[in-house]
Parts: sequence; C-alpha cells; structure tokens
Amino acid sequence: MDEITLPKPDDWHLHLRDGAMLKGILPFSAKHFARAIIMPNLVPPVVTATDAQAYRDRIMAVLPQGLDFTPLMTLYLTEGTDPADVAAAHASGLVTAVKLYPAGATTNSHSGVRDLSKVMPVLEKMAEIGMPLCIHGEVTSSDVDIFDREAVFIETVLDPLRKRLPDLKITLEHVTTSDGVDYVSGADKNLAATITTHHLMINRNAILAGGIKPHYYCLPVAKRESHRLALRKAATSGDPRFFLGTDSAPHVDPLKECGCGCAGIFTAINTLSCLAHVFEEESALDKLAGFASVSGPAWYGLPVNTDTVTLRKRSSPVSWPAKIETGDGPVTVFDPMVPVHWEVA
Ligand SMILES: NC(=O)N[C@@H](CC(=O)O)C(=O)O
Ligand SMILES: [Zn+2]
Ligand SMILES: [Zn+2]
Repeated sequence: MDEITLPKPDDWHLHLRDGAMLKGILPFSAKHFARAIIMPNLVPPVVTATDAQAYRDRIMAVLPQGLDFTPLMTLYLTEGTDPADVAAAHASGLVTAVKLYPAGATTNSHSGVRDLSKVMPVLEKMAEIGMPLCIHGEVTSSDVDIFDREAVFIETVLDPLRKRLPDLKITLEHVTTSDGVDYVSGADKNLAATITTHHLMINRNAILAGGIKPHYYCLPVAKRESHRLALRKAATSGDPRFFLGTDSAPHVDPLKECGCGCAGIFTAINTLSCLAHVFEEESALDKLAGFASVSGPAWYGLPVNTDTVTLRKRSSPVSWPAKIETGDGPVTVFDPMVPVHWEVA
C-alpha cells in the first residue's frame, strides 16, 4: 500500500504555548489536525474557566485564515480549584477535561497537586458529571528512579484513585512503559491512554548514547526498547483505549541546549508521516485511522471528523526543516533518525 486516506486526525495532547511561540507553531498542528486537547501548563497556568476562555480567544486570534481547527480546552488542577467553576466550564462546552500534574513532575508543574486529598471534591464532581481527568502519571519523589516513576505512579496513585472513584473517567497521558500498557489493558472501565509519536520511534538510547541529545529529552523520559515495543503493540492493536496524543511540546533551542535543558519534543510538523512509517513497519496501516482519528473522539464523546487526510509513500525520503523560526526563537523539529517516506498529500 502506498497511499492511505484517514478521517482527519485529532491530537489528544498538545502544547500550543502562548504569545509569539503560539503564533509560530499553531499552523503546523492546524494543518494536519482538526481538533486538539490543549494543555494548560502556561505560566501562569490555565486554572479557571475565565483563563480558559481567554486562552481559547488568544489561540483563535492567531489561527491563520483558511485553517479549520478547534482547540479543546483543559483546566490545570490546583489545590485551590473550585468544583463549581469546573462543572460550569464543562457544562457550557468551554472546557473538555481537567489536567492533573503532580507538583514538580514536568514543565511548569509547580502549581500542580501535592496532596490528592485536597482535590477530591473536584474529582468527585467530575465523576458525577462525566468529565474526564487527564493525568501526567509520574511520581516526583527524588528517591524514585526517573525510569520507574510511571510504574510507581500507577501502583501508588492511579490504582488507589480509581478504586476510590471508579466512576471518574481518566486519560493516562503519554504512557511510556509496558507497565502502563498492561495496566490500561487490564482495566475494566473508565481508563484510556494517549501515546506520543516519539515514544513509538525512540528509546532512551536516542537521548544518551553517543553523546547527550537534549532534543530527544521529554517527560516521561523515553524508556528501554522493550517498553517502546509494548507501546507499538498497543498503538497498532486496534484497542480503542490507546490513541494519539502527540505531546508536541516546543521549547526554544537555548532552553534545551544548556546545562539544565527543558523537557519536550516538537513533533507537530512530522507526526503523521512518522506514524504512517511506524504503522507500516508493524504491518498495521489499517489500524492507523483507529489510533489517530477514531478512538480519541469515541473516548471524548465527539464525532469523527468528516474531512480526510491522505498520506502518500514516496520513493525518496521526506525531509523537514531542522528548525522552525518563531518570534521567541528557533525550535528544533523532531528528527526520527530513520528515513521516513510518507508525506501528507
Ligand atoms: N512532555 C514534556 O516533556 N514536556 C511538556 C510537559 C508534559 O507534557 O509533561 C511541556 O510542557 O514541555
Ligand atoms: Zn506530561
Ligand atoms: Zn505534554
């Protein structure tokens, strides 16, 4: 097969940032995706319905004419979040989900949750109204090895939370381990996971072997090869609980190429090409529509997009700019490290 047409994909985990960066990167997502779940980890974060409305307006204000793109807004859960504000934002259609960042787990997560018992009233309200909770699933304690933080989170935080609130609908974001895949596969209800493009393509060698490569550093950090293979199996299985969230997370190069580089990989430009490459390698191109276009809307209770996107396999590899320029500075584009022949037609 050298051509495949899909319902237009959606991105169920995306960082659009703000200001000049937002303006610089939005066109790349808006070209290939109809909708995206917009992460709220700005500085300051998107905490209230008022914040979400203002951020949504800023996104729409810089959306280039002719591109049809719907940002699905999220609220950043804090220990001061008001359950009534969350419920009203959901009822009005403004906000799709709430995002839980354990404080300190990732980029701009310092206002996140330290003590889960403090946000129980919000979570109870969400369970009652059927509003999904998106979770960055890593523990933060310094005595847990960074490669184990997802597995430990599942065991010590996620599983107890699901037992306490079985009606709460949870998206475990950017799952990176076989532990995560197994846990989601074994759940009876109300649990799904997003998988990023880069975690299907790279393992931790990309970051650490042959010199330290900050543009492959993200959180949760890429794990060993056996985990990547488990993610590939889940993504290409046709199980609707695993679907695409790119976690495209741009940072300007000076903030990545330094003594304490930021976590995040910018994949918005080449995600669809890379996914076609992965699914072809797994002899599963027939499962790509499910992963990128169908299972996400089903989970979030939205219709599948009626527009389509065609991917075409070329005889020569596709290339992308190594960097894009934004008003905030250059952003390095994800290099999949293998020749990719699929282009968006
Ligand atoms: N994934 C990342 O490495 N970084 C994200 C935050 C996140 O999704 O955890 C970012 O905002 O830069
Ligand atoms: Zn995250
Ligand atoms: Zn993210």
